[in-house]
Amino acid sequence: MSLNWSILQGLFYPLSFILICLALYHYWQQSTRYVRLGRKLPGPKPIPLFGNALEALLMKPDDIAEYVLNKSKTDFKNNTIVGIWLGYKLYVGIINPEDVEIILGSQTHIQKSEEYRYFKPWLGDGLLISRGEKWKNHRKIIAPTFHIHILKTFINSLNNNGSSLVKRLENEISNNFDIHDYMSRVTVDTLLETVMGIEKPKNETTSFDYANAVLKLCTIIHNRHYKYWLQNDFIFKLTSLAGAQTHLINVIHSLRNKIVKFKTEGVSLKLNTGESNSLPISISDNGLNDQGSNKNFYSFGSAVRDDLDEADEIGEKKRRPFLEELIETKLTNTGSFTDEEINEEVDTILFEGHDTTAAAMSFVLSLLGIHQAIQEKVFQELNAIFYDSERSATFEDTVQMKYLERVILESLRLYPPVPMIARKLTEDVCLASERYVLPKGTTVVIGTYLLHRRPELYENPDVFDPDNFLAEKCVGRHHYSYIPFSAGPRSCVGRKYAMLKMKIILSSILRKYKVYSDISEKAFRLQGDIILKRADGFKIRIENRLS
Ligand code: HEM
Repeated sequence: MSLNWSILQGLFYPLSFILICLALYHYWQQSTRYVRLGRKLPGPKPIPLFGNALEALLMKPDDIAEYVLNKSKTDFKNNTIVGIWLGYKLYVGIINPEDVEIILGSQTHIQKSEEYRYFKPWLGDGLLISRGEKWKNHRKIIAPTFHIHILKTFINSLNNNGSSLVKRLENEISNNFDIHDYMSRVTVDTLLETVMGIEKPKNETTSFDYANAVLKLCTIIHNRHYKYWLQNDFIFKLTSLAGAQTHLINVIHSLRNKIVKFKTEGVSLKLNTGESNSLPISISDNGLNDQGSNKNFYSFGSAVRDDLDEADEIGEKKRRPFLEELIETKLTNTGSFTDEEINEEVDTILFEGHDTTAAAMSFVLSLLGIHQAIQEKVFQELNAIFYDSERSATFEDTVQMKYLERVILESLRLYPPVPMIARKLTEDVCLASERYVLPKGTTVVIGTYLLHRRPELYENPDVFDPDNFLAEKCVGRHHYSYIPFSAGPRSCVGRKYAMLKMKIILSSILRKYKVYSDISEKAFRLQGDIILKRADGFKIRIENRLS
C-alpha cells in the first residue's frame, strides 16, 4: 500500500507537467489561424488532441470503407463540405462540383496530399506523386505517349489478350468465381505488351504475382492512412508490416527491372541498326485508319478538356509508345529522364494502369450480371456490329460501342475505382458553394464516390442506369459532376487507353458469355484500400452464349 502511494506521489509531478504541456499545446493550437478557420466548417465535434480520429482507430481494414461512407452520409446530410480533424490536422471533404472545379481545375492546387508519401518507397517520385517542374516536364512527355495514333496500334494486342482471356474463362463456365483475378492478369499482360512494348513469355505467372503483390502492398499503405501510429516512419519500421512491404516492393521492382532491361536492349539494337522507332502518323491496317473523329473519340461523360485532348488534335508528329519514348530519349540524350526516373515512371504506369482498370471491369461485369436487361442491350449492340462473325474488333468498332460505353461510364459513376482524390493547399482557398475559407495547409479530399451519387446531379442516383450518359442528360450537368478519371491539369493520362482496353476486353467476354450474379448490389461489401473493390470478391457466373 505504502509502495503504491509512493509510486503515485512520484508520478504526480511528471504527469501533471505532461498534462499542463498538452493543455497549453491545445490552447496554442486553438489560437492559430489554421485551427480558427477550420473550426468554422461544419462537421463532427473534435475532442482535444485527437480531433475526430478515435472512432476509426481500432477498425478492421474491410470495415473502413463502409464506415467512411456511412459516416459521410451523416456528415454531408445538409452540407457539401465537412471538416474532420485528425489530431490538429484538418481534412476537408467537398462534394459540390463548383468547389471541386476550384481545386481540380486549378494550376495552383496540384500538390498531392501528404498521404501519398507512403507510396514513395514503391513509386518513387513518379507522375502520380511528383510536383513542380519535374511533374510538368514529365507530364509533357508522357501524356502524348497515349496519343490516339499510338492507342490504335494496340488494337491487335488487346484483341489477342481478350481472346486468351475468353479461352481461360472456359474453365469457369457454370462456376461461381471471382472475376477480379482474371481481370488483374489480363490488364497487366496488356500493359506489358502495349504501353511497355514487351513480348511476354507464354504461361508466365509474372503478371499474376505482380498483381498479387500490388494488392497486398495497397493494404499495407491503406493501414498507414488510417492507423495513426503507423504514419510515423520510425514506428512503422518496428512493425512486421515494414518487412512485408520490403518483400512486396522487391517482387514489384524485380518485374520492373526486367521490363526496363529488356526494352533498353531492344531500343539500343534498333538505334544501332538505324531502324526508326517512331510511328508514322497514318496507320491503315486492320481498320486502324484515320476515319471517324479523332477529336474526343470517346465521350467521357464530361466536357472538361485537357492536354490529352490537345495532343490528339495535333497532327503530324512522330510518336512512340510510353517506354520506348522514355528509353530512346535517354539513350539519344534528347530527353531529361535518368535511369531512376524511368524506373519511377514505369512503376507508376504499371500500378495506375492495371489495378484501376481491373476493378472497373470487374464492377461492370458484376453489374451486368445483376441487370440482365441492360446486358441484353449490350449484347444486341455487339450483335449489330459483329453479326455472327468471330472477327476481332477494330478501332472503328469500339467507337460504335456507344451503349457499352455508357455502361462503363455508369459503372464508373457508381463505383469509381479511385473513390477520392486528395490535395494539399499551398494557399488559402475560398469555396464557391458556401462562404468558407480553407486555410493554407488543409488537406482537401474530393469525395468522388459521394459526388457521383448526389440526387441534385443524377436522378435516382443509386440506380444503375447507363442512360444517365445520354447526350441530352449530360447537357446542363456541371462538368465536374463526373470525375472518375479526375479532371484538369492532373487528370488521368491513361483514360483513353483504359476506355479502349475496357471496350475490347469486355466486348470479347460479352460476345461469348452470358454473365450472371447471385448477389444483389445492396449486398456488395465495398472495400477502399486505395482502389475501390468488393471485399466479398467480384463473384459472378458465366454461361456459354452459343450452347
Ligand atoms: C478505369 C481506369 C482508370 C481510372 C478510373 C483512373 C483514375 C485516375 C484518377 C482519379 C487519377 C487522379 C489521381 C489523383 O489525383 O490522386 C489518375 C491519375 C493517373 N492515372 Fe489513371 N485511371 C485509370 C486508368 C489508368 C491507366 C490505364 C493509366 C496508364 C496506363 C493511368 C495512369 C495514370 C497516371 C500516370 C496518373 C497521374 C497523372 C498526373 O498526376 O499527372 N490511369 N487516374
